[in-house]
Formats: sequence, C-alpha cells, structure tokens
Amino acid sequence: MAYETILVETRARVGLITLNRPKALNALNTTVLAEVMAALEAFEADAGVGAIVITGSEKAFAAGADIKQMQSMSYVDAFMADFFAGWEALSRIRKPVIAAVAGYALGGGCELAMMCDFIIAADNAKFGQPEITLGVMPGMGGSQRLTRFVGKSKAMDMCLTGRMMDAEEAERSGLVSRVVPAGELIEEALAAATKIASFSLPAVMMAKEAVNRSYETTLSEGLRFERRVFHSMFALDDQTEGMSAFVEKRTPNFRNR
Ligand SMILES: CC(C)=CC(=O)SCCNC(=O)CCNC(=O)[C@H](O)C(C)(C)COP(=O)(O)OP(=O)(O)OC[C@H]1O[C@@H](n2cnc3c(N)ncnc32)[C@H](O)[C@@H]1OP(=O)(O)O
Repeated sequence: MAYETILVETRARVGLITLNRPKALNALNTTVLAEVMAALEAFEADAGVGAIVITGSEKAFAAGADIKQMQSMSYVDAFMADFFAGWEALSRIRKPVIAAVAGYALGGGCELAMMCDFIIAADNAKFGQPEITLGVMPGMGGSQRLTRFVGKSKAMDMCLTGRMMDAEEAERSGLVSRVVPAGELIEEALAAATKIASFSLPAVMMAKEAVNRSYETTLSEGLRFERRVFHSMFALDDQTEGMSAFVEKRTPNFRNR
C-alpha cells in the first residue's frame, strides 16, 4: 500500500512506522489516523513481525492533532464523526507497540505516545497537553492516560497550564521508560523491539494483556487474571523450549506456539 503521511518498513522482525508530515510537524489529521491504523493492522497480521515502533522526526514526534483541520469543525461534525474515537483502535493492537519520541509530543502527539505500550524518549523530547491554550481540552485520552502515568497533580498542571515537560522530568515522573541521546533514539527503540521480537510472541502478547489489565480492574481481579494467564502458558511449546534451553544452557528457539 502507498502511504501519503507515513513511512513504513520492516527491519528484522520489527515493524517501523515513521510519521512523515515534516512541514506540519507531523500534526495528526484523519489521513494520518487511517494510515497509521492500516500499517498497524498489517503488522498485526504479519507473522514475521513481533513488535512495532512508531516514531516521528528529530524535531517532532507529533505537534498534536491538526489544528487547521479542526479550526472550522462544528459540535455536530465532531459528535457525528465521534472525532478521535478511531485512535482507540491502537489500544486493540495485541503486539507490543513502542513510541520512540524526539522533539515535540504535544496534545494528540503526547496522547498517541501514551497509547503505545511504552515510550522511549530522546533527550530533546518535550511532552505537553497544550489544548487549553486553544480554548479546548485533551480529546485523545490525555486527561485519563496522563493522570494514570504521572498522577493527578502533574496531570492537572500540564492540562490546565499547557506547560511542556522535558525528557528528564518525563522520565522522573514515569511517563517514559528511558531517555537516550537524540542521535541514538531509533537504534535504541529498534534494539528494544528486536529483543521483544526474539521472545515467544504468545508469551509477549499475554504479558502485554496482563499489564494492560491492571489499568482496567481491581488488584485482586488483576492478580487472579495474571495467575490464570500464567497457568495457561504451560500449554505453550515455547514454555517447554524456554525452560529446557535454560537448563541445557543453550539459546531457546521459540516457535511462537
Ligand atoms: C484539540 C486536541 C484534543 C488535541 C490537539 O492536539 S490540539 C494541538 C495541540 N498542539 C499544539 O497546540 C501545538 C501547536 N504547535 C506549536 O505550538 C508550534 O508549532 C511548536 C511549538 C510545536 C513549534 O513551533 P515552531 O515555531 O518551531 O514551528 P511553527 O512555525 O509553529 O510550526 C511549523 C509548521 O507546523 C504547523 N503546525 C504545528 N503544529 C501544528 C498542529 N498541531 N496542527 C497543524 N499545524 C501545525 C504550523 O502551523 C507551521 O506550518 P505553517 O507555517 O504552514 O503554518
């Protein structure tokens, strides 16, 4: 498929999606949404892909939802289209998705990064929810996901003042998993994804589902869910292979079964 707003490639067992609207700092419009979702779904269906990375440019991961597209939108347009609901499909991708963020991740850009399973940030990354400066508020999950990542106080600060958080503060606050030099971002993200893709895909997908369940349920239900999924892993050939390989002091050969 030919894409207009993203670049898509596969490196080893990793699917790489690069947002590519440099003149608009990768602002997220409906074409970007359709193309990102199409690429994600293609990687999800590709048995040769074990993990996915979404990135942008060194200046901007994404500077937000496309303000020029929203400027003349009416309430009824937004309501009837259930505007932004399409991005929720990202959280239904079952393979791991890593956001590799350099530069601005603002508004919808920050929200897109937070929809991914974890964020690796370049040391020049800047995160923010500046929608309030435009007379609106976050609409792609920022008020909910940011609060879960960094707590109420910081989320309120960011959503109400519109201030940006740098990479160091984002790491300290738990928004990002690690910070790396900007020039090494893609290699670090691809290395993390390649490592994940080298493991048993069903085990990786079950682990992702279990961690995500912690956001949706009580601790006791979550612990029960984890145990039940863990028990089911003893039906995997890859469990036998992984544990046998450890005991036999060799590298496991996972077959994703
Ligand atoms: C409403 C909801 C729910 C979600 C949202 O995401 S709203 C958008 C939130 N994001 C923002 O408010 C950030 C807007 N952008 C900026 O503040 C600045 O562009 C910047 C601080 C990120 C970078 O400033 P800089 O001076 O380096 O670059 P600019 O000349 O301002 O931008 C270059 C080029 O990109 C266009 N641009 C930037 N962001 C967006 C955007 N979110 N939507 C559409 N277009 C955007 C900007 O207009 C300029 O293009 P033109 O020169 O052709 O106007």
